[in-house]
Amino acid sequence: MSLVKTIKELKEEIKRMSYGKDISIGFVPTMGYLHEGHISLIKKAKLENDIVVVSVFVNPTQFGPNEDFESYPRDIERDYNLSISGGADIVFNPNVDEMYPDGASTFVNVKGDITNKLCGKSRPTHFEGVTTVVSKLFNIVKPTNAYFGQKDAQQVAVIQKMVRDLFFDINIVSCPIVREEDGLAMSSRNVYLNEEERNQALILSKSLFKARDMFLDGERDANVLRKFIIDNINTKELANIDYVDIVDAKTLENVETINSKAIIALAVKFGKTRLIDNIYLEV
Ligand SMILES: Nc1ncnc2c1ncn2[C@@H]1O[C@H](COP(=O)(O)OP(=O)(O)OP(=O)(O)O)[C@@H](O)[C@H]1O
Ligand SMILES: CC(C)(CO)[C@@H](O)C(=O)[O-]
Ligand code: BAL
Repeated sequence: MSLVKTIKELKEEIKRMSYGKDISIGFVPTMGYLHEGHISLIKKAKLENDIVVVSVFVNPTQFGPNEDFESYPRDIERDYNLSISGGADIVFNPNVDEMYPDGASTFVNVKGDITNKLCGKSRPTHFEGVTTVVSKLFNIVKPTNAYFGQKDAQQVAVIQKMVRDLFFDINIVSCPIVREEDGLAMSSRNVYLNEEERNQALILSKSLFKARDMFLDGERDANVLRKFIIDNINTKELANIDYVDIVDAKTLENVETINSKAIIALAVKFGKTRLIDNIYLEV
C-alpha cells in the first residue's frame, strides 16, 4: 500500500508489485474528496484486477476560468485512507507540475456533438481537459481496466470514443450511480450546498425517478418526459436549470421517441453549486 507523488515512483511501485509477472491493473481516476461513489469503483476494480491504482488529481485544464478549481475540496490524507480501505494498492497524487511539466501545450480533443452538447455547452473547454489528463494518466498507469461512474454519463461516452479512436488497449468499465439514502447522487461538490439548497436539490432524483416510472408505464415521447422534469424542477425557487435532455445512450444524439436505450441527463445549479444527475431508460 503506498501513496506516491511522482510518475517515477508510481512506475517503480507498479513494477515492484507485479514481481515481473504480467498482471492486470485496475485504474480509478478521481479528483479526490472521496465518497461512496468513488469507493464503489475501487471495490469493483479490486474484484476484477490483480492490483488497483487510484489517482487523486484536481485537473486544472478541465475547469473553466470562472469555475471552482481553487476551491475544489481537497483532503489527501482522508482520500488515501478511504482508498486503501476500499481495496486500492497505490494512490497516485501528483501535483500540477508533475502532470503538466511544460504547461498545458498538447491536448487530446474528441470533436463533435458528443463533446459540444450537454455539459460541453456550458463548459466548452471541459472535455478536452478531461480527455487530455485521462490520456496522460492512461499512458502513465497503463491499466488493463479503467473505472468510471455513470453519474458523469457524458464523460464515459467521450472516454469510450477516445479509447476507440486512439486505439488505447484499455477496457472502460462504466459503474452505476451511488446515491444518498434520500436519492441525491453522491458528489464531492455536495459539500458546497447549504441546508436549503441540499433539500431543494432532492427534486433532481425525484423527478428522474418519476419520469422513469412514466416511461415504464409506456410513455415514449421524450418531450413529455422532458417537460415533466423541467416543470418539477422549476417548482424549486433555488434551482437554475442548465439543461434537461433525453439522448441516445451511445451516441448522445437527442431523441424524440424513445425506441432504444436512452439517458435522461440534467445539470442544475443550486446557488453556486452545479449538480449533474441522470437515469438510464431501457426499452
Ligand atoms: N455518485 C457516484 N456514483 C458512482 N460514481 C461516481 C459518483 N460520483 C462520482 N463518481 C465517479 O467517480 C469518478 C471520479 O469523479 P470525481 O472525483 O469528479 O467525483 P465527483 O463526486 O463526481 O465530483 P464532482 O463533484 O466534481 O462532480 C468519476 O468516474 C465519477 O463519475
Ligand atoms: C476523470 C477525471 C478524474 C479526470 O480529471 C475527472 O473528470 C473526474 O473525476 O470525473
Ligand atoms: N466528475 C466531473 C469532474 C468535473 O466536474 O470537473
